Amino acid sequence: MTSPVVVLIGPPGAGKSTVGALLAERLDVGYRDTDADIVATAGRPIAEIFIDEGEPYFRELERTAVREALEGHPGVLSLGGGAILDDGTRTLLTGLPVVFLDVQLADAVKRVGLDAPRPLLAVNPRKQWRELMEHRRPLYTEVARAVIETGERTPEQVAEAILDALELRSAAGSPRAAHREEQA
Ligand SMILES: Nc1ncnc2c1ncn2[C@@H]1O[C@H](COP(=O)(O)OP(=O)(O)OP(=O)(O)O)[C@@H](O)[C@H]1O
Ligand SMILES: O=C(O)C1=C[C@@H](O)[C@@H](O)[C@H](O)C1
Ligand SMILES: [Mg+2]
Repeated sequence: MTSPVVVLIGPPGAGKSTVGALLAERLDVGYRDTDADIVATAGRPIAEIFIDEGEPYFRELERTAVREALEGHPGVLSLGGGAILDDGTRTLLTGLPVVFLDVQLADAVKRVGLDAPRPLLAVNPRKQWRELMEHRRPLYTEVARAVIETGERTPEQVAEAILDALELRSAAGSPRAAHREEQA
């Protein structure tokens, strides 16, 4: 049983998927996303689960998905934007290499437009995003081993900053070599 080499958290638009895929490539490991796991297991879109069963039920499914991914995925793992709201999920993250990708509202709007079908941002997305982040920022920070501000960085630069913050480089500067040494 090997837990992920990096766990990415952060709000929608922080770059979890983009940076996660880049990092996985740099480290020569797999990439996984618990939102995708939930959709695959439930066989329905997340928005539908939110509407039909409500957020508390979704957070339970998410806790299970996070537990399973932490137990069975040695690569890079991204969590859903609100996963850290659940006490049990936060407990599961204790001691792991969790990285909070931080982003300010203006950049999040530029990146995702905030017009995608996001259940928690359905009405007045800018105001909701701001309020949501006021509530969540302390929780993201609480579980994070490293916080990376993404606003002024390209996805490649964010990936590099993560490798540095988690010391995933060998003396030769190769993240793959450092990761292999750690696994040995
Ligand atoms: N550092 C960055 N600079 C500029 N654009 C970025 C950066 N990171 C991601 N993006 C762009 O922002 C958009 C959203 O990124 P991405 O889907 O990776 O975010 P996410 O955190 O996975 O969001 P979600 O919670 O919706 O899954 C994409 O179009 C991506 O190319
Ligand atoms: O920020 C959130 O609460 C969410 C983010 C997405 O990743 C999904 O997990 C879902 O839409 C909820
Ligand atoms: Mg994503």
